[in-house]
Amino acid sequence: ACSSKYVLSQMHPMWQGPLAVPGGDRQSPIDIVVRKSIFDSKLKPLVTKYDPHTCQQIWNNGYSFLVEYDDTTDKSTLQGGPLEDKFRLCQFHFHWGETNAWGSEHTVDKKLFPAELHLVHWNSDKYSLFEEAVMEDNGLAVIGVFLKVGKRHEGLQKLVDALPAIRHKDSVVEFNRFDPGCLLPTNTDDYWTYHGSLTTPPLTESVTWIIMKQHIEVSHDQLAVFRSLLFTSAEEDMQKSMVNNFRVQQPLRGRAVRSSFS
Ligand SMILES: COc1ccc(N2C[C@H](O)c3cc(S(N)(=O)=O)sc3S2(=O)=O)cc1
Ligand SMILES: [Zn+2]
Repeated sequence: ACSSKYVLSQMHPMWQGPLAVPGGDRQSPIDIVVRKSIFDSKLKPLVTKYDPHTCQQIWNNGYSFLVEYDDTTDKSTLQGGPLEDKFRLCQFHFHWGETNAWGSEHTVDKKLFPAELHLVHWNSDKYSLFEEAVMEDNGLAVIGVFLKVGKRHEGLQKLVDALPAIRHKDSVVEFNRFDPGCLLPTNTDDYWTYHGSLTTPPLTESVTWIIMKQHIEVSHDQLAVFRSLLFTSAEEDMQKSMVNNFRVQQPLRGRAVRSSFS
């Protein structure tokens, strides 16, 4: 699966800083300036095929909570959109704030959202393992979906109900039959796409970002449960609430942001 403890253990609040990767000219996240995005008529609709039975576990990695999928076969895949190849779903996770005023990593014309969902996929046409793909510039594809506070999201509730069992860092529980497709907006044809990086260490510049124009809605109470998670493990005496787990925005460095809609 795609979350080796080695990499995650490198993570700590210090990485929040403007940790620029030496020679990094395609870092993420960024602000999407709508009027500067370029409509590309060659961009196709996204094709997602997610099998809920490939869902394996949910765990707190001390940075976010990850829902991990069995990525040993092409059962849950993403293709189309800006992608030339087929990509395998390995995990999804979220970023959120301590209040509803902020929390997303990407912004649209500087507009902040209270949270952002990332569905992480790796290029299984070109590579045989996630660990290989994550080092290559066409290795990963991450779908970003903005969350807004509003009506309760029925599909999300099953996930919210599992969070108290993984309050502390490194806690894991079995989690089956969850269809991540229920977290996508109804319209997945309208998106922005650009070449960037992981927003957490190792910050590798291997991500084709696909940011949905349409957001999803979750309730205030559902988001409050995200904030009940802890960055710290059960052994540590200082318990720190898991909030504001987003990276500071990075320079565009002349990159084009394309849109699939005009
Ligand atoms: C080198 O080994 C590894 C490299 C990366 C990872 N990952 C965990 C990261 O937290 C992380 C952060 C992602 S984000 N916010 O969508 O840019 S995607 C992602 S990950 O699942 O690829 C695991 C092992
Ligand atoms: Zn993320």
